[in-house]
Amino acid sequence: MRALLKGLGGEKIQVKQQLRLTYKEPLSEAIKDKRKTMSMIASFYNGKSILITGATGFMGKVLMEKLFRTSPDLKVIYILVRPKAGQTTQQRVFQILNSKLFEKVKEVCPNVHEKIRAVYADLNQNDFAISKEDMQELLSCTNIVFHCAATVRFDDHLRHAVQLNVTATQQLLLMASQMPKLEAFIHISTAFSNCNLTHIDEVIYPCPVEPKQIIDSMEWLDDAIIDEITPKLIGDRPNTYTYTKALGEMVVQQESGNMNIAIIRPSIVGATWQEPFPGWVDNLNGPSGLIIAAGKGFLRSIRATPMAVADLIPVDTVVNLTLAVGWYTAVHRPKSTLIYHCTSGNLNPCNWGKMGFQVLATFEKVPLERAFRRPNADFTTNTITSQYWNAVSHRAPAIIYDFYLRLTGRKPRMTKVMNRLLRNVSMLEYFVNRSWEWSTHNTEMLMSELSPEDQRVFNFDVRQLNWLEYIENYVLGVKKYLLKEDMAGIPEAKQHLKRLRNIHYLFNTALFLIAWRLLIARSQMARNVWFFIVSFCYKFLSYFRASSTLKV
Ligand SMILES: CCCCCCCCCCCCCCCCCCCCCC(=O)SCCNC(=O)CCNC(=O)[C@H](O)C(C)(C)COP(=O)(O)OP(=O)(O)OC[C@H]1O[C@@H](n2cnc3c(N)ncnc32)[C@H](O)[C@@H]1OP(=O)(O)O
Ligand SMILES: NC(=O)C1=CN([C@@H]2O[C@H](COP(=O)(O)OP(=O)(O)OC[C@H]3O[C@@H](n4cnc5c(N)ncnc54)[C@H](OP(=O)(O)O)[C@@H]3O)[C@@H](O)[C@H]2O)C=CC1
Repeated sequence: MRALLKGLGGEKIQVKQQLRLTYKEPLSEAIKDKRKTMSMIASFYNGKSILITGATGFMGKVLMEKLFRTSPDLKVIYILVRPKAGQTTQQRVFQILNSKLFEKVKEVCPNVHEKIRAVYADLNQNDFAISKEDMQELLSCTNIVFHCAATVRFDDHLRHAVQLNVTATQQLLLMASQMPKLEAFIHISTAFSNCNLTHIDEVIYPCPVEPKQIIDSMEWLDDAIIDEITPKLIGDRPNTYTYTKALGEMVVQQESGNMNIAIIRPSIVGATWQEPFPGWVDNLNGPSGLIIAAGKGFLRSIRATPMAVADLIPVDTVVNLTLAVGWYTAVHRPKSTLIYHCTSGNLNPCNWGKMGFQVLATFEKVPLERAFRRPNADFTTNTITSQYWNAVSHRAPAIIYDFYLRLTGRKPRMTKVMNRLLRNVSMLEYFVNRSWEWSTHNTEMLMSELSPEDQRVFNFDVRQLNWLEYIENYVLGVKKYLLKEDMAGIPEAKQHLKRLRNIHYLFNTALFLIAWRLLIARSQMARNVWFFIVSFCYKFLSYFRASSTLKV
């Protein structure tokens, strides 16, 4: 405990500059010619046994899909899966393989079911609760490990976030160190693991308290004490997620031993850009939840800086980089752990204002069904203005709607939904009011190492991304794949928005008249103004009637 508190005192730790030394074999002319026509990366994964954690997650699914599609001759993909929501591990895999995302895979790799091996595992438990036989097979066969599993919740309790993002990473590295055939271990971190800095290099920045001390202390500290020390531990990071991801990186560095390891740091991962088709997304994380909230008219204003960089990165871009890094790490064996930033801001920046505008423009053409109010996107940087809009634009309509529900004998629910939404939005505000700069030397170096064919098949060059097109596809993807809304319902959704507009005008007019009536009853000046307006209108109408009679 003393060591922990000493660490909190913030001894300045020197940031170790990572060496960017790489070992490269000279290439013969024949190999150079071959490189031009075939994908080295795709053929590298053929025949390999690959272990993926977090394969049931957003990124994990896209990673598996791409692997099967581009390297159908791979030997096997082991995935560590736990049963969830009443589904067994096998049922979960079956559901993934039968989803729209995997439609193309089934054409290219018809025996995909045989090549995927779901291993029962819970990363929260000792040895991941993997059976002896399964463990034996994983240790003896695995060639490549992709570690994607994590808790990505911002409000997770520190104990749980440490367990999954730090301890599980440590255990997986220990497992990997016992794999005789291991060629590369790829750890997925986040570009925001050091979001307390504004310029972030492709290096590991140590946290004041050693991960081992944190892991140990989580074993004996009770929840109340953990709650108390959490703000001190996370320091100027906004949540336990970013803090534990930073600790996870330190663990990777410390436990790397002789293994070939690389770390990928994606920024805000969004829907697919191109592959297997544009706009695929299946969870509410990052902007997806807010896009829905805006499209349904629940969220009409947000405390965000319109000019701040929206560092979004499509999930297929992250996956392409991850696979390229896997290949490069295994084949070229860099002498130190390389970190790759997978970000868009420095190469092809888009800002939140532009994003909000395009989201709204898309909802004009393709609205969501049964919206609560018409979509709108006001960005404000001022806390007071933001609170005003929260009261007027969010809470008041929810209260009125609940009143209407009560009147019609139904259970009120909108205020609860709105409070939850506003709480969630407040947790994301940190990320929409700042801009970061990430250096991308290693990522650019890797791009230059790829053959033209690999650059095409495993494209991670975000400079080619057209933001307006991407955001439009993202919004359409949210509607189709996340909300599962039918495009045939668009005319009805537009009709519904027209009705909402009329209700809005009617409501505002009624509100104005009531306010005016109250004012007239209380103020002489208001009465005088009212008398002046009425007499002016009367005179104008009389004049108009008289002049039209004269003309006739
Ligand atoms: C005017 C407006 C205009 C807008 C126009 C639009 C313009 C765009 C502007 C865009 C600005 C974008 C800002 C993005 C910033 C992202 C920065 C990320 C940076 C870091 C990147 C990373 O490296 S980090 C990885 C990403 N990490 C997250 O982004 C986690 C966040 N989030 C949570 O940390 C938890 O979400 C939090 C919040 C605790 C709540 O937690 P919570 O419990 O209150 O609410 P939940 O969302 O969990 O759940 C509520 C109900 O949704 C159900 N549900 C949950 N997930 C589901 C799923 N996948 N599919 C189906 N349903 C799901 C669930 O089952 C609940 O249903 P039920 O109530 O029935 O149980
Ligand atoms: N999404 C984003 O915006 C970003 C993500 N990242 C990183 O990318 C990686 C993948 O993220 P993403 O796919 O979005 O996250 P998801 O939440 O979609 O997926 C998380 C995965 O981890 C698995 N997992 C969680 N807990 C356990 C457990 N106890 N035992 C076994 N498996 C578990 C989940 O399994 P289950 O399905 O059973 O819950 C799921 O497969 C993470 O490391 C994340 O930090 C980095 C930057 C941004």
